[in-house]
Parts: sequence; C-alpha cells; structure tokens
Amino acid sequence: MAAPAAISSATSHSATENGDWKGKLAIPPKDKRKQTEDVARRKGNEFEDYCLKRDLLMGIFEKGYEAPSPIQEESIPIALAGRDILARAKNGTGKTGAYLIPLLEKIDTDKTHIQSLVIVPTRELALQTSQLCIELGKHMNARVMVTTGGTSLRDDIMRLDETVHIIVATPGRILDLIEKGVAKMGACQILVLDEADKLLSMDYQKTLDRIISRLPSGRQVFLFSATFPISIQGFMDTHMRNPYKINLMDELTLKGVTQYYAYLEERQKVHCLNTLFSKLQINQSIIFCNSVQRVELLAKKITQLGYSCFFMHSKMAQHHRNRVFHDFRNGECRNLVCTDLLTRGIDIQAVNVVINFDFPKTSETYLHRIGRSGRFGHLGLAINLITHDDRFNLFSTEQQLKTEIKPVPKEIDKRLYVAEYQVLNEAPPQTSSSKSEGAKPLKT
Ligand SMILES: Nc1ncnc2c1ncn2[C@@H]1O[C@H](COP(=O)(O)OP(=O)(O)OP(=O)(O)O)[C@@H](O)[C@H]1O
Repeated sequence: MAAPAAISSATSHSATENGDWKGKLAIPPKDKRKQTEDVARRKGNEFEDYCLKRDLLMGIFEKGYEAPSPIQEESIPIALAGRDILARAKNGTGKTGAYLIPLLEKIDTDKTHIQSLVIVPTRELALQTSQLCIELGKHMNARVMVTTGGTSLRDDIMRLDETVHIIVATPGRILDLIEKGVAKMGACQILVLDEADKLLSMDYQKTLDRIISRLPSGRQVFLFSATFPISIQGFMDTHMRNPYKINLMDELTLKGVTQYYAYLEERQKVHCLNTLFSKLQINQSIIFCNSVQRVELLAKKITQLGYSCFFMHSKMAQHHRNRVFHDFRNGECRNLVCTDLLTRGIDIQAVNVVINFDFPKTSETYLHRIGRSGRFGHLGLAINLITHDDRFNLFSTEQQLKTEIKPVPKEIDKRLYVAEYQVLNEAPPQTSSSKSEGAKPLKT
C-alpha cells in the first residue's frame, strides 16, 4: 500500500446542493457474495437515520457501505449522543466504521485544532485505519494525519504545523509528539483505542496513561475490540464515565470460517503445507509463524517449493514492511508468511485461507488470526498444523472459544471457502462455528 497521504483534504461536492445527490455518487459495484449472520443480522437501520452530514454520507456510500452493520447500528447513535463506549464485536464486522463515522460526524472542520485521536497497536493498522478515515471523510474538509514509529519524526512535526482534525497513531510516536508539545491535545474531544485489549496490556499501559493525562477531562472514550480481558476494568474505572457496553459476541468465532487441524510432527509441516497449496483453492493466504526466524525460514522454503510468497515481521525496516503490505494487499502475491504483527485488524478481503503453521499461544491470538479470513461475513478457511506439544493448547482454545476444530478431511468442500462455488441464498455445507454434538477434538 502506498502510504496514504498523511494529510488529506477534499472539498465538498457540488452534488450536496442537489436533491439527487445519491444518484450522482460513484458507488462501487455491489458485493454479491453471501454474508453470514455475523453481519447480516441487522435491526434494519439506514445510515440516513442518524442525521449524518450529507458530505459524510456521500463518503460512506462511495465506500460501498449500503447500510450499517450490527456493531455500527449499536455504536453510532450512542457515540453521537456523547457516551463513552466499550464495544466488543467479532473480527471483520465493521468496528472501524463504527467509531470513525461518529468521529467524522463530530469534528468541526471550520476549526483548526486536533479534535480526535485514534490509537492502534501496529503501524500497518494505523495506515489502514487512516486510509479508511480519509476515504469516508473525502467529501468533508476533514484533515487526517497518520503518525507511527519507523518514520521521520521531523516530517510529522512539520505536518502538525498545518491543520489536523483527526490523528491516527501508534502509542509511542503520539506520546513523543505530545510530550514535545507539538501535538496539542488540550481540545481533543474523542479518544479511540482500537484493539483496546492489546493497548491496555502491560506493554503499553504506562504510555497510554501518559497520553490520556494530556487529554481534556470531558473527552469521550471509545474502546473497541473482539477480545476483552477482565484487566480492562481498572482502565474503565479510572478513565471512562459510565461507558455504554456493547457485546455482540454471544458466540466467539466467525460463522463463515471453517476450522481444521492437521496433526503431524514438526518435520512434516513443510510437506503438509506443500500438499495444502496443491489442493486448496487459495485466493490469498496468510501463514502465521511464532517467531521472526521461523517466518524467514519458512518463506525461503515456500519459495524453494516453487510458490510465490512474501514475508513480513517487526524486525524489517518500515519502508520494506510498507512495500510488502501494499503489494500483498494489491494481490501481487498469493501467500504471506508473517508473525503476529498482522494478527490484529488487518483487513484484506481477498484472503480466504489462514494457516497457523505454528499454533498460537493464546485463544485471543487464535481468534484474531483466523479472523483475517471471513471478512465482513464472507467465507474462509483456517488450517492449524498441530504437533504433539500443541495438543493441550488446541484443546483449551476449543474450550475457551466454544468452537470446533475438526481434523482436516481428504477433500475440503470448496463451497466452504471459495466464493465462486457458493450459490447465493444456499446455506454453505456444514460449517464449524459452534460446537456440535459428536464433534471429536484431538485427544489430549
Ligand atoms: N456497513 C458496511 N457495509 C459494507 N461493508 C462494510 C461495512 N462496514 C465495514 N465494512 C467492511 O467490512 C470489512 C471489515 O471491517 P473492519 O476492518 O472495520 O472490521 P473490524 O470489526 O474492525 O475487524 P477486526 O476485529 O479484525 O479489526 C472492511 O473491508 C470494511 O470495508
């Protein structure tokens, strides 16, 4: 992805004065793929129901959003009413829009100061989120800035000389800019923590406390994630005012993602991956390893097997990371091997297969990883390579997520994960989103 222009500004559309403004929009072709209940079970609200600015509605419709997803239906009116929000909803169900839309609605573009701050845990997610903010706000005069580590601090300082309404940032860099007195947060009315549980983990806690101490006391705070540990209670008590709680996670895993495991020995993993590559109809895949070294090693082996593959991890230079992310997103390579750097939030609609080459240590990480497929209620496949040492982890992940991970069958029905094989309105063959009777998890 070409790093989004750090500051975007677009003038209002003349169509706003016209009654037929909607007819004049450049709306992308309708996505005709079947959607699961995760996004289809809506109350029936329309974006117009929220009395949003016309210029914002134009951006929403031009993004291809026809109607709010369930998490958007729940969050947008509450956010507009001024409440703090703690929102939990499944991966890929539109949480980003759920906070960006009210945030764009609330900014006053006639003013020049920073009005909203969105903090996310990774640089790639910051780029992706700021890009969406720019797109949704493209008919407004909203000025959006992205600032992350690994880029020139001087450039950011210079940009802050100009008007910035919304900043999307990773924690370390924004704290730096605030403490240098360059990013002035005294009138910043909204703080969003996306992937909030990650941001409230020990790694970031002190940084977050210092950032929040610079915000005005009357600010609104939104916390969004698919996973929330109990440990966020302390943050809620200290920094939030009677937050409105939304929980759309009666079930934990995505309905559209079918999960399998292959039980094997460590030395058989590459061979197994080779077989999967030859048998599966991969549109794009993300393959997760548990360390930087294993990512590099595996990427090399996949290339030796004759498959195209990119790799990405946190030890790579930022410009190299950006290039890989951009090119993979643009479909220039079918497979991407990575660490948990891309586990959270990354939205690439073409990814229909996720492979856990190494099984993750926690069920939260598992949930976020497999959620890279099955975006916005579409279909996806997650395949886990399980060794003897992983068996307890697999079992506890199944238990904690109340989900079923089946042994991988000889043939995987393409209707389970390839959009073209799915007839619209036909229920997919048996999926594994919730535990069914008689399911046989791996013996532990
Ligand atoms: N109302 C909508 N109509 C159609 N598509 C939408 C709508 N809202 C979001 N989407 C699309 O759904 C996809 C997933 O959205 P998003 O990345 O915000 O999900 P998320 O819930 O934040 O996921 P994660 O938990 O993995 O971060 C994106 O491609 C986005 O463009």
